[in-house]
Amino acid sequence: MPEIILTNITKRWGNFYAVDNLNLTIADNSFVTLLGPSGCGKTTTLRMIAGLESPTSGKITIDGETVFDSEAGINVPPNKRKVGFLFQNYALWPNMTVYDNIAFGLKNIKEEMPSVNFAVKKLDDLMEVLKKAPALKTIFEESLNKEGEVDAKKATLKIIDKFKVSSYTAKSILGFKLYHVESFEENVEKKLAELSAHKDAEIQKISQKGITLNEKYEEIKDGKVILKKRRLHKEEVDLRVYDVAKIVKIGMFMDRYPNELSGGQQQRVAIARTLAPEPKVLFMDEPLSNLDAKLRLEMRSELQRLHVDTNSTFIYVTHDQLEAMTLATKICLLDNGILQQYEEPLTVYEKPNNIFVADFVGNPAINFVDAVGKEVDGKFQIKIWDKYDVTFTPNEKVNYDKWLKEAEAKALAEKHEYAIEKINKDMPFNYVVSKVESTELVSEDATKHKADFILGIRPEFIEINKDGQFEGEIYSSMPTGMETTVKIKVGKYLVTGVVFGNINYHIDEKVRFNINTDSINIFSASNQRLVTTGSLK
Ligand SMILES: Nc1ncnc2c1ncn2[C@@H]1O[C@H](COP(=O)(O)OP(=O)(O)OP(=O)(O)O)[C@@H](O)[C@H]1O
Repeated sequence: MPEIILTNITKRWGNFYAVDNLNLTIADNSFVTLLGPSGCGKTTTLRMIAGLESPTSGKITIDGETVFDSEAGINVPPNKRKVGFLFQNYALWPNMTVYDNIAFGLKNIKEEMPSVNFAVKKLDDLMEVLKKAPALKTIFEESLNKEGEVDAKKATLKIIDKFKVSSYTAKSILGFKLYHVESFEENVEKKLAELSAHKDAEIQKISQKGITLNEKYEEIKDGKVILKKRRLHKEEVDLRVYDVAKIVKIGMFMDRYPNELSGGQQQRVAIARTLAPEPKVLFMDEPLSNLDAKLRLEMRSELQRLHVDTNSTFIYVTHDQLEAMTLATKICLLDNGILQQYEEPLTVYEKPNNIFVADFVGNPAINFVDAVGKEVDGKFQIKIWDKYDVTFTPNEKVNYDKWLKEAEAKALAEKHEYAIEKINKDMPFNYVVSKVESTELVSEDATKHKADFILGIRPEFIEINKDGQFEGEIYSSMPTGMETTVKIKVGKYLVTGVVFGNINYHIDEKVRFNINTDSINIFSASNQRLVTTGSLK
């Protein structure tokens, strides 16, 4: 199964760099989300891997095969990259039933495959079902309608499901009209004998041509499986259609047209259609954005299950950080065409590379607190909120001067010459320190900050406690049922906390609080990068 490697991928339109020197290895079987604000280059990245967009420079390999190389002049078209797509506008064909929508792509596949004897396979499938007569009888009994007759549609689905046969085989079984209860077993025996004779005749026919069959019904001549360039047989298409329909639970809707389905059901059909040709890599560009919140949540968990069930590699574009956090095995966070962090969701959350990442993931957003001071013997002696002198103790001892020099050297090494002068210059991310007087939280130019450091404190670490170290007043309190989001005013600053449970604080109520964690981030104000994590006392 495929690993995808992007090496120095750049996409530029004129002197605008949509994706800037991206290096990324997407492991086989992973679920990678491309995350970032609007216009950061997520879709462009996805389209380049899929082959829908050509990079300006760089190299892409999928499963060891180079599919794009600007220097070697290689550019494999999308239909040869064995990838599937699921886009935001998943337009189903309105004039086709659900079944035909899913089957459509499969019917178009034409490649060299083993020649399979479907006549014998079908006879064997039929006999396999009939040999399990009691189970079949139960299905008939369960499918009786009010008039006491077998509901053909219901029974067909149950037969497909129970015996893993195609709808053609299931319909043939129904066509045998075996279900007169008093003579059921007798009918089955008679039919079995008939089918067995039929099979013998078929085998006889092919053996005259020197052909035998293996256990997959592939035709063998002179000791070799016969290979033919052919389309998929309707039996193969059918089995696959029902297989994927089962995964997304739409087996009951096969005969309906898209306009007879709800939005969520349509979306599931679109997913089934994408999955049907068994793509090694599945690309999804905001596929859930058309759904309501509840369905979105439901489909998210379906997608997660699909990922495990199908063993494919999923690459998923979203600007919804929660979606990215919950689904991904790894998040690729981009800003302004530049990779900010590529790590597991929890690492991105707990150890954000820089303040942009810290701000982008997490809801409510992380609190940024300006801190003035210096590092003394591995600890940071700082003043926060203009009044508290505190000590930030890193989890691992840090020499800040050394760290700064190394960070500078690294930045210098990463800096590269541009082929064409770049218009989208890398602006420092403007972080917001929440303050009371600004009704609108305006961002301040980071370069003007007097702070030496910026602390990043997640709202869940604010612990309201009468013996707390810090003092403030409740600015706002918003209970949501499961948790309460509070804003606490500390001097002119605002701190957001999330408290578990349904607690309603009074506005202007005086409270004390602690920051009880060793997961506080300390960023350097000069380069906005994460120095380390630690605790505050
Ligand atoms: N054909 C084009 N010509 C010029 N610029 C383009 C072209 N296509 C995309 N861009 C620009 O490249 C940047 C990246 O676009 P892209 O679609 O990858 O962003 P995105 O991260 O997917 O955004 P969104 O979340 O809004 O869909 C954007 O600034 C966009 O305007």
